[in-house]
Amino acid sequence: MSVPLPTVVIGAGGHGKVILEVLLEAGIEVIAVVDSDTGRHGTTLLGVPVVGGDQELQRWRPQDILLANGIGSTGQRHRRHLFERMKAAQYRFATIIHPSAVIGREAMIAEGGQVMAGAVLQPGVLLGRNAIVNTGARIDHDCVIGDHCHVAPGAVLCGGVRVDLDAHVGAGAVIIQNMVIGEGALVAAGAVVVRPVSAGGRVVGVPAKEMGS
Ligand SMILES: CC(=O)SCCNC(=O)CCNC(=O)[C@H](O)C(C)(C)COP(=O)(O)OP(=O)(O)OC[C@H]1O[C@@H](n2cnc3c(N)ncnc32)[C@H](O)[C@@H]1OP(=O)(O)O
Repeated sequence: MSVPLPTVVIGAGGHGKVILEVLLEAGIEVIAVVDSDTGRHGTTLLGVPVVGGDQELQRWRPQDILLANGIGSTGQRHRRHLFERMKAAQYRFATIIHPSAVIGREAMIAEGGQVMAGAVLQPGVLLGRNAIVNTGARIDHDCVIGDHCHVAPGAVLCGGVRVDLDAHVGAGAVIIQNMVIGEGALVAAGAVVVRPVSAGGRVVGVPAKEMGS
């Protein structure tokens, strides 16, 4: 993990809490949490103050802090929109890796990539900007995971899988080697993918089939 600056977490919900846990576990200085829910303002999250909404980020110049995206996703775009809005305002995002994660040689994690506790990225894996590899997910050699994708807890990607922009791989899903999961596609929790999934597709079951088919 390379987080040389004080960090502010955006989002005080479930994903924000897990991201904060990773940062604290890695010994990173987290100075504040912001959240649009006014009911959370003035509270704390794992001991860190929730200081207000996004507008509170104006307290810090973009060059003085890093952001951590605490918005989760299961196919919605809020998380991506937040990332793009803050990048347009010149902020930078921390790349976040839990100390228990295993990162193989020549694996690369782009800005804002998040790798949770117990996850494994084998050699040659590329993880895109603002993408999540969630708790205990296993990504085998040479997989390429696009920007803003979410590989949910416990999913298994065999070697050489490509997951395109904005796609979601559900909790506990298994994707066999060399499959392509198209842009914006959704693989349901527990699905076993043995055929490529087209862009925007939603597949479910064992073996995975298009929902409603
Ligand atoms: C830390 C975290 O929590 S990260 C979050 C990780 N979570 C995930 O990855 C969840 C991914 N989401 C899913 O798997 C969802 O169930 C979805 C997106 C596939 C479907 O959600 P919805 O569109 O709301 O569908 P809905 O719940 O109405 O179900 C529609 C039908 O599909 C079935 N179905 C839904 N999900 C699944 C699934 N994962 N496997 C098998 N069948 C399913 C339902 O039983 C239902 O069947 P029925 O019509 O015969 O009653």
